Amino acid sequence: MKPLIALVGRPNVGKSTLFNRILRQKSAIVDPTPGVTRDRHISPGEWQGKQFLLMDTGGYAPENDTLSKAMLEQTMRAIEDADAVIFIVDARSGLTYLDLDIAKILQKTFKDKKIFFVANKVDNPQVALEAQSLVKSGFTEPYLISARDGAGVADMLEDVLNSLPCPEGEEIEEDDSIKLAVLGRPNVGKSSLVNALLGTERHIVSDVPGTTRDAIDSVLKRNGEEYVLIDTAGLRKRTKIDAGIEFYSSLRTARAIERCDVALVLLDARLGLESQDMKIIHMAIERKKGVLILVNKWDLVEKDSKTSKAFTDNLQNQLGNIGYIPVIFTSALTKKNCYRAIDTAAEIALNRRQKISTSNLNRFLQETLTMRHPATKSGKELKIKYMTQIDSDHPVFAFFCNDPELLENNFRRFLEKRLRESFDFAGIPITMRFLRK
Ligand SMILES: Nc1nc2c(ncn2[C@@H]2O[C@H](COP(=O)(O)OP(=O)(O)OP(=O)(O)O)[C@@H](O)[C@H]2O)c(=O)[nH]1
Ligand SMILES: Nc1nc2c(ncn2[C@@H]2O[C@H](COP(=O)(O)OP(=O)(O)OP(=O)(O)O)[C@@H](O)[C@H]2O)c(=O)[nH]1
Repeated sequence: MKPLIALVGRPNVGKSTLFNRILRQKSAIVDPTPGVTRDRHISPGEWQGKQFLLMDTGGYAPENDTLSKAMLEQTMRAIEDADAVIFIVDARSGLTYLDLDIAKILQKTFKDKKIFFVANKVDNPQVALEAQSLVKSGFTEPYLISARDGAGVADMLEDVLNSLPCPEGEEIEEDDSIKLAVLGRPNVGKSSLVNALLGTERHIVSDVPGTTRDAIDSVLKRNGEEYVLIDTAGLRKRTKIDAGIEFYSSLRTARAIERCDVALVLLDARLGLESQDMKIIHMAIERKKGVLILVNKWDLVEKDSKTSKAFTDNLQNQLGNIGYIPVIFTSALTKKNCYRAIDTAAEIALNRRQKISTSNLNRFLQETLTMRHPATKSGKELKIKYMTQIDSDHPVFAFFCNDPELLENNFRRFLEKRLRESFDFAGIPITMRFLRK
């Protein structure tokens, strides 16, 4: 389980800049899928082999120089859920009332949290000198960093990570059972689905030891296979929050996605695909997880023989370039298709781990290149010489070519489409790298 580190501080101290600086490490390795919106709040990061989740809490403007309610709520929640907090102030402007408000919360309410006090924008020795006065805030001496230039960030981060139990390298879960995350908005039927599959006797395996209790795992045995259901339902700590709800559940969703092989994203059949659903789906795709859409409460929809086809077509339209996600119509109430959903998810999980031989891939490549030539760019033509699959828990393909700069998006999409036609990657994001050879 990756620990969660929250960046906390008033607006404009440089949280987002630090967020990006820390995660840049990683984005050099993972290539961004074009057209996919990034989830700003929580992202997985890696530093010297240690893995963690980083959360940015920015974006709320203060009212009258005090913390607005929404911001306070969000900051509190972030701190509550985090395993460590990086509390950032701006060394150039000195401490403000807002900083002191946050400091007070940290000292009073979260005495036992690991808190790292950081003065940002220390771009030169002069500011460093001035920053000494920040010690007055009652915290220990601040780490002096420049998020913009990177100075001091590595040392600070190293201390933070050393204080936390971080999984190293590829995250290895204890067992190799298939992990399915049950995701969706409140009330869509997540616990009903898990109950339908497990009966009333839920076998709760773990409470996710160590950190925040944000999901419950249970084991489903089926056809000799063990599935771990990561259930994100019904664990909201408080009922009367509105500003915080989406944020909080998105944190839980992010954590569950991190740990799963396949994300089961439940939609309410009466509502269709809404922006929050789309956000969950994109989070899973960005993390290169398998995705299966379950249109739940299908029993409540008046239908004829054409309804499900029309519904699927419409969904795939909305999904656009991720229209490769399979759709199953379920009712957690009548149990219709619930086991089929598991079987399809299992198939996705297996296909996600499939290894295609280099000879098969190159046969595929030759065939594909005879079907369509890459467009030429300023007189030069992209030449793809060969391809291979890179060892990973999800499909990553490397294409070796004369000049990766010549690759056009159209051709990239064509290659992906052909890969999907030739091999079984339903519900699975494909990563393609184009390397110079
Ligand atoms: N000189 C200097 N400027 C910095 C540094 N880090 C951030 N900034 C600048 O400070 C401003 C605010 O930075 P952000 O990263 O957006 O701050 P934030 O805390 O995320 O702000 P909110 O999103 O409003 O909460 C930007 O103009 C940054 O370029 C730094 O190390 N040195
Ligand atoms: N008709 C019908 N009702 C359903 C179905 N699935 C769930 N429900 C009902 O929808 C309501 C919410 O179901 P839950 O399983 O609690 O939803 P949840 O997603 O776990 O909700 P949270 O705990 O808020 O995240 C309950 O009243 C269920 O009985 C379904 O397939 N058909």
